Amino acid sequence: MPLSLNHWGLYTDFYELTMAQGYFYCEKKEDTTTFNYFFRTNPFKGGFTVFAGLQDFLEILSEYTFSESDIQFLKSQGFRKEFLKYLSEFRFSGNVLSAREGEIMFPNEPVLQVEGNVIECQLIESFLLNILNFESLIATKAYRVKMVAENKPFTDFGLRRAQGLGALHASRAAVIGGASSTSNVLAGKLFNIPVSGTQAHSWIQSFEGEIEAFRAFAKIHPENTVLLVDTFDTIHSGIPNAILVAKEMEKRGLRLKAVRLDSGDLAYFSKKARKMLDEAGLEYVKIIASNQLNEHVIRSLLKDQNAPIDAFGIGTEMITGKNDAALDGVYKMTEINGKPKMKLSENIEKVTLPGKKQVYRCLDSSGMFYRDAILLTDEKPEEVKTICHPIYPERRTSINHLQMEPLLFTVVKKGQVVVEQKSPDKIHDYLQERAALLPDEHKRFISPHIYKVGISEKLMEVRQALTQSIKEANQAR
Ligand SMILES: Nc1ncnc2c1ncn2[C@@H]1O[C@H](COP(=O)(O)OP(=O)(O)OP(=O)(O)O)[C@@H](O)[C@H]1O
Ligand SMILES: O=P(O)(O)OC[C@H]1O[C@H](OP(=O)(O)OP(=O)(O)O)[C@H](O)[C@@H]1O
Ligand SMILES: O=C(O)c1cccnc1
Repeated sequence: MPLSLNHWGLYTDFYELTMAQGYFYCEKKEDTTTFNYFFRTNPFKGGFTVFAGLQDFLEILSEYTFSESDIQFLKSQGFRKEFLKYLSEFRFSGNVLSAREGEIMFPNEPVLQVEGNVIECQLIESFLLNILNFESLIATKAYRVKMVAENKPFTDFGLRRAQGLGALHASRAAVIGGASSTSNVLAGKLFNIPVSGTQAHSWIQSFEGEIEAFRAFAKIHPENTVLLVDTFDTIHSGIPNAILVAKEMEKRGLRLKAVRLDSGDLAYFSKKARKMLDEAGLEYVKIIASNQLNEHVIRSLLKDQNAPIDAFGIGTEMITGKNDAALDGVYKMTEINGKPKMKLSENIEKVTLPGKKQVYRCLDSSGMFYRDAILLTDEKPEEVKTICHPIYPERRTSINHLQMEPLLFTVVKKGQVVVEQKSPDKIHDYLQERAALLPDEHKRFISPHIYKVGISEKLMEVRQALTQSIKEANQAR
């Protein structure tokens, strides 16, 4: 974990603690409850979201305890003695069901379900949202790049532009989404991801001339020489000097690996560079491009402009999830002491789904993702013939005879994590497998087709009955 904290108890919002203290003194601390994590909108106006961050969430959950100094801090904030004693012995002891990390998910379906006593379920809300919303946002962004990069590798260059220490989790999420490596060395060590890098303009500037800078780099890093060719004049100096150094390397039995373009029209310069390198017999030298890249520019470069670029370095736009500052994931109570609970809203789209639930992915006859169905946990999927639109119940769709796979699995049982850790590149492999089953119409960038997520009739009935009883119970008296 990035910060060397052994106790993560204070990594929460103050109101979680004031509510926890309230539950404690209202004799509610033994109440059992269920919460669901879900998001309402796919980021980047896209048609899907990549779920990421589970492993980091589980790691913090395991260390979600309060040190003596945490307790002292809370004492200074006015928390009471018996409650502080409770916190000093606190450890999450509930269950968590979750979609697999790297799964393709859609708005309004439970991605994760937490079951436990009301205090523990409440306290973990803030960091759960913090980790899952952020990593899912960045993994989704990175996967959008992956979809257009045509199997060309791309490296995360984002540390310098990321939102502070968030860079660490963002680099991990970028690799889950498809980045082949990161320039962020600490992220590489912490999360077991490949690190790589080239050189900055300062290296070139620090020498008398560009050729001396190139020669010196090639001498010190002969196995991994990438030369940044745009410091002075790409066509008249950078590429010719790189060719000279490549020829000198050949005489020593070595090979220049690549040149990097970091400014100007990347299609124009990559074509020119390719031609010059090829004419010099250096077909093997690759071209790397960087400079404010994103999925749209990369698609245009490769698809519309046939730019002969072999690899990309991507910083700002990927690591910050530009143009979306956050994924809008929320965490809502759905049951307490076996009774379904929900939140009403003026905005019908924000009315939540009560009860303990399971999400099933329904596959079409060719095994592609077709619909997702949200059922109450005690329903048998093979007995559910139709699902309805969560807001407009009259809109129904048949799921009869479709193959259905559950998406939520137990990842924490009675406080113990029961799933194995996986490296981010293995999680990416799973994402690739799943994304291959998502029809293309949901993957396009412009007006993607909306993937249908429906709820069972029984869940709809529970929700309608509950809506009625909440309205009656809360009428002004
Ligand atoms: N062929 C291209 N097609 C589409 N977008 C491109 C192409 N080439 C470069 N870009 C993008 O255009 C922008 C160019 O940025 P800008 O106008 O600041 O030029 P620059 O080369 O970075 O200038 P500077 O000399 O200050 O570094 C970048 O976001 C880059 O990714
Ligand atoms: O453009 P981004 O997608 O955010 O990628 C990161 C940028 O950071 C570096 O430039 P910077 O000017 O910071 O340093 P330099 O001197 O190495 O070019 C690098 O050359 C990229 O252009
Ligand atoms: O290795 C690189 O070329 C690099 C790393 C970080 C940012 N820009 C470039």
